[in-house]
This record gives sequence, structure tokens and C-alpha cells, in this order.
Amino acid sequence: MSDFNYRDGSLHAEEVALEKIAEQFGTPTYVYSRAHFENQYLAYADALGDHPGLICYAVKANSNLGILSLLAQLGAGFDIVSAGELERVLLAGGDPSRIVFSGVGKTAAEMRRALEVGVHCFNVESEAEMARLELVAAECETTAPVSLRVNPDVDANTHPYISTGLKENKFGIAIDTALDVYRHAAQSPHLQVVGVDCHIGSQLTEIAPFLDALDRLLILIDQLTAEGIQLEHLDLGGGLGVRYRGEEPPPVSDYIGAIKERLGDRQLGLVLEPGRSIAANGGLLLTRVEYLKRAEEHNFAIVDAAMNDNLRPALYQAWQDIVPVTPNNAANEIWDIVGPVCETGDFIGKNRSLALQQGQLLAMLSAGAYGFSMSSNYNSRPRAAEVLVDGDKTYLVRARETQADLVRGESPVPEKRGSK
Ligand SMILES: Cc1ncc(COP(=O)(O)O)c(C=O)c1O
Ligand SMILES: N[C@@H](CCCC[NH3+])C(=O)O
Repeated sequence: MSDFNYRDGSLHAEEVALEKIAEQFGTPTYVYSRAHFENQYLAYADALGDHPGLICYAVKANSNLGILSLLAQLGAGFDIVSAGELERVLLAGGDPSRIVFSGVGKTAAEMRRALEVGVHCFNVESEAEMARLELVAAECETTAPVSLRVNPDVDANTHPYISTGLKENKFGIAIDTALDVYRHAAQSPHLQVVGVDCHIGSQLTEIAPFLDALDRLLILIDQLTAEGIQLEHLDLGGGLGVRYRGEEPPPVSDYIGAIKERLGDRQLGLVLEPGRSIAANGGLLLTRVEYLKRAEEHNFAIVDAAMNDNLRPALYQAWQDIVPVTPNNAANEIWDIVGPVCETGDFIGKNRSLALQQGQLLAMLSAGAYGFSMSSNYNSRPRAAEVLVDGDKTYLVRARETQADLVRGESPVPEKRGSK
């Protein structure tokens, strides 16, 4: 976590004290380090080197315009899953020709818009989707670049909710039927076969499952070549894990090095869709202790961030470190760190050894990925502010939501006639 460090007994994001951020913007607030995002992206770009291909940041991990714009400035590509994400990338200055469009449920309107702006390709996830894309492309009198997302049926060895490359998962086209689907695409005047894609899961901490998937894709690619269907790129998706609690994922350079070695001298571009490994440790969630409550079974620290701000603990029983912004010398006790939402599942950390006082600031670490982007307004809670730190500068990249934001588009109904 070199971009978030203690200086003079106080936690800083780059050169800015988190106490200052809390004072200026309030809590809960997501705080990001620009340097972290840049360095993680550049680790991917450098490891790819002069091998043709694209590093397409997975927008769903953290879709704030500030983050997308800094990546666009570095020449990043983007992996999107909706028209909403597409418009965000365009607003942030991203290059549409570096966008891959993933997702199992693309609508015709989303396809039209993506064709209009000229995305790099559609990662097609079913035969039905391909049929729709063919129709839409024909209506638009154009040709859609397609890459089939195949399901290689490999075990990613991760949490079952974030494993995506097994036969039982909803994603992709079974690898043993892909050949037929490619044959169809290759003879369509409105589809242009450009690649093959897979994404086997998230928070993977070993290289082996990626290589298993790659080997299966290479067999398919050889079959396609034998039939005269030549692919331009292979997309291995995202999925490289990060350290939340003692995990030791391989460095990006080892991961990409191993993939490039397996590709050998094949003339195939390499596309990757990293999300978490770029974003997770580039952000934290700053929160304040509202109340301390000592009960018979547990000590509870009730903070002003909740499951609506960060869903990962409730959804996956995920562990993210929680640290004091200004540590003190008092004796540690064991605490459950919970939010104000009316759900037993509303916690951001359990059994944490901390010395706590009412009113103090805490930071939930590793919150840059799937943090704000999965947040909601549950319990009519305004979503948090987001602040990006760049050296000694802070940018409010998303203002805290207001009461007016919470009811935008809603209206009361008139009284029922005769009800009085
Ligand atoms: C298609 C696709 N690509 C990329 C990603 C990004 O994955 P990660 O954040 O694990 O790198 C995901 C999410 O798991 C995804 O579904
Ligand atoms: N949202 C998940 C990862 C799912 C990735 C999306 N395919 C997480 O927080 O770990």
C-alpha cells in the first residue's frame, strides 16, 4: 500500500492527510491515489511491451470519470458491459476503437450505439446475441467486429460467486460448440470475426488457471486456422487478484510473461481486461466512528459507512483491512465494525483488533475496486463522495449525493378520489 502511508502518525493518501480530506469533504468518502492507478496500468502496458494488443481496463471495477480520464490519458483501452459504461468512457476521453464490449445481455440499442462510435469488438456471449448483432449490423448497413466469449470450463479456484469460467456459469459459449458458431459468423456479410475471448473469474492468485484456459483457447484457434478462419487477437479477460489479507498474487510481469511465452511466435494480438488489479489498492473508504457499543457477545463500532457504500463484506464475506487514520496508544479490543443500515449483514469488518474512540476516523483499505461502483442508496442513504489525490492536490471527482439526488425522478401520487 505504498500510495497510502503514515506520516507523522497520520495516514496520508500520497501527500495529503486523510484528516484534511475528512474535514473538507466529510465522511464517508472514497479516496483514490492517482499514482497507484497509473503505475498499475503502466505495469500492464510495460509487460505487454511491443507485443500487439490492448490493455482494456474493466470499467465496472471503478467507473468514476476521474479514474477513466487518467487511464484514457495513458492510452488505455476499456472493457465495458453497458451503454452507460460506454458513455462514461467517451466522456472521459477514451478512444472507442480501444473498447471491447462484454456482457451477456446487450440490448439492440446498446449494439447500435457501439457500432455508431466504432468499438474495437463485441465479446459475444451466446448464439442468440450473435443473431441479434447480425441483424442490428445489417440495419445499420455495417459489419460488426466479433470475438466469441467461450467458456473453457476451467476451475479458477476462487470464490464461487466470482468464478465465471465453469460450464455451470451463465457466461460465454461452451467451448465445444464454439467452432460451429464461428463457422456461421465467418460467412455472414455483417459480422467480421476478429478474436476469441474468455474470462474465467476474479481475484485469482495463481497463474495456472489462466494458462489452462489459454491452452484450451489455443486448441480452438488451431482448429479455426485449419478451416481458414484467422483470428487477430486472443482476449484472456481480467481476473488477476490482489492482496487483501495475506494473498500473494503473482506480479503483473510474471502473469503476462507466462502468457506471452505460451503464445510463442503465433501472430496473435493479446487483449487483457484487468479491473481489480489496477484499482483495488488504489482506493480506501474513509469513515468516522459514530458510536461505540459494548454488548455481552460483541463490541460494535457503528461507523458512518455501510453496506450500501461497500457491499463486498456482506456479499462475499470479503475481508478488507480497517486501520485507524491516527493510531493511538490505547489497548486494542476486538470490534465488529458495522454501519447504520437495518440489516444484520451490514458490516464492513468483523473481529478487528483496534483501539477505538467515538468520533475517530477509520480507513477501509483495498476499496478502489468494486467499492463505489457497487454502492447503492439502500435506506435512502446518499452515496459517498469520491476524491482523487495527485501528489499534494485533491480533486473532488464525485460530489456527495444530496437529498434532492435521492428523490430525483420520483413523485408523490395525487390523493385517491373520495378517500376523505
Ligand atoms: C468480462 C469481464 N472482464 C473483466 C473483468 C474484470 O475482472 P477483474 O476485476 O477480476 O480483473 C470482469 C469481472 O470479473 C469481467 O466480467
Ligand atoms: N464484484 C466482485 C467481482 C466480480 C467481478 C465482476 N465480474 C468483487 O467485488 O469482488
